[in-house]
Amino acid sequence: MASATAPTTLSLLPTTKSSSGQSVAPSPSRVQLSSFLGARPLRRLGFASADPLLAVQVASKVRSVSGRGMRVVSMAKKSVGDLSAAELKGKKVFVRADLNVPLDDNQNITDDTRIRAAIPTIKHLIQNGAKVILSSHLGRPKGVTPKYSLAPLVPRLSELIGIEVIKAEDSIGPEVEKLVASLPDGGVLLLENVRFYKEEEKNDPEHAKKLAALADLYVNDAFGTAHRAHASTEGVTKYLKPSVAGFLLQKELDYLVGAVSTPKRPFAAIVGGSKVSSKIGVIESLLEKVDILLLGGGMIFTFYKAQGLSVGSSLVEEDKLELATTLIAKAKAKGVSLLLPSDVVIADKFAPDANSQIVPASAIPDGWMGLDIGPDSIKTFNDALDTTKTVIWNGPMGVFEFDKFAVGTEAIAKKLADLSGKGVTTIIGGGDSVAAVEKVGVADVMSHISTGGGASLELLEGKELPGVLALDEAVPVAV
Ligand SMILES: Nc1ncnc2c1ncn2[C@@H]1O[C@H](COP(=O)(O)OP(=O)(O)OP(=O)(O)O)[C@@H](O)[C@H]1O
Ligand SMILES: O=C(O)[C@H](O)COP(=O)(O)O
Repeated sequence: MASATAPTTLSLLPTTKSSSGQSVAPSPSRVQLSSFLGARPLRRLGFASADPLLAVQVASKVRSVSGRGMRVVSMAKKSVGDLSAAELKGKKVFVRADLNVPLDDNQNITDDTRIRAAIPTIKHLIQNGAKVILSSHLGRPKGVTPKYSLAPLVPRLSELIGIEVIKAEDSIGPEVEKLVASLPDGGVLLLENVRFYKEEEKNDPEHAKKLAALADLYVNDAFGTAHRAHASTEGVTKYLKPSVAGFLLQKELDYLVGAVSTPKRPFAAIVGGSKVSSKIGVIESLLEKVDILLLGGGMIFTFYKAQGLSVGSSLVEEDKLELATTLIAKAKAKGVSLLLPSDVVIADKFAPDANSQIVPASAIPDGWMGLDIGPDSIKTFNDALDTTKTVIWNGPMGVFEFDKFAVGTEAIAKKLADLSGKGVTTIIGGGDSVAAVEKVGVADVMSHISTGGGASLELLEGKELPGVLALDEAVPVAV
């Protein structure tokens, strides 16, 4: 790649500085702190604080908040860890997991992350003598479709759990009932793809009743599907009590809600991906919480154009120019330091073998498109990230599927790995950024890698997830 003229710094909005020189933002108000969805005690995550209000359970529904110094009643979701051994021993437990893993043409699992993530809950249940009725969807089948059968998952599941998992050919009906009846304590029965019934996605109550009839209690560990109100994620909770959260679901909420709503500061968000339109909700929500916002990916060209720059043939959403201007103004008003890349890697076509060069963001020639952030931007972003204590990342910095344009995304992944090693909380918010982190081989060192794409986006947008809302509330904790 040929480097062009020296990059200029573009649109770096002022940062509020503390006396130590670090960027800071006003602490969120107590009511704000209490207004997010959530689950577990922050103490467990190292969020212990001298301020008891920061150490409360992040509430799924805070019912009573009226001001400084008062008692806050927290209503976290009940967890599988809250159930006693006696409540589990010999019980039939319907576990909804998200085992929607990618399979190749030969039905081999190409990424088993979601299976591995489901194991702690399953093991906990079998170690406590429960009978596990495990269910999931795979893909988006229209009716019974053999290529979406869960059968290819059985060997890996058995290997990871350490016992032979039995596989049912259906998710309801007499054959399943027979298998459930013969399931020993500590056994695992995997139901067939719940989406083979159209009633699943319709959240049909009669269908939910049939699923519920298989078991004594319900555990939802399917974070990746918690944004769907389906029979096995939401409907079933009306007929099975208790209905509690699994360990994975809890951990996702701990990080994507807990760590994001009461972060160690300075707190930065990195948002990339293709379009600003798909990230508006996330950006607006994060602007309420972060000190620093770094933007990359295809969406930056809409921001550039809104600022009067020429963007060549880069991806631009013409109908979002005004929105981009508004978001920049919002960041400024809130004292959030918004950083747009100062230089970009441009290509003469959208292809892995395109000719490329590095240019300042203000100098993209006609006929060329920006496909990655440039070296100067990487340095600026890295310097900003060096000041942080919590970072959340959603969306790649460029077209990382093409090696030539993966440099910016990989540099961010490496930077976050480095920061993680220094005690910074690093959260990867699902989707393509997770793929990028895995490609670089640094997934294991991050504080949290979300198993949910759509679900993590919705949480970050501040939305409530039906699969979480439907669960039993924990015993209120007064602090
Ligand atoms: N400059 C760019 N021009 C065009 N496309 C880009 C650019 N930068 C990144 N992309 C594309 O954006 C896509 C990812 O965007 P998306 O918004 O889907 O991210 P994500 O939120 O991480 O993923 P998911 O939607 O799976 O959760 C990638 O396929 C990448 O190639
Ligand atoms: O892969 C996912 O994001 C989840 O498994 C949810 O799948 P869905 O988008 O088909 O509901």
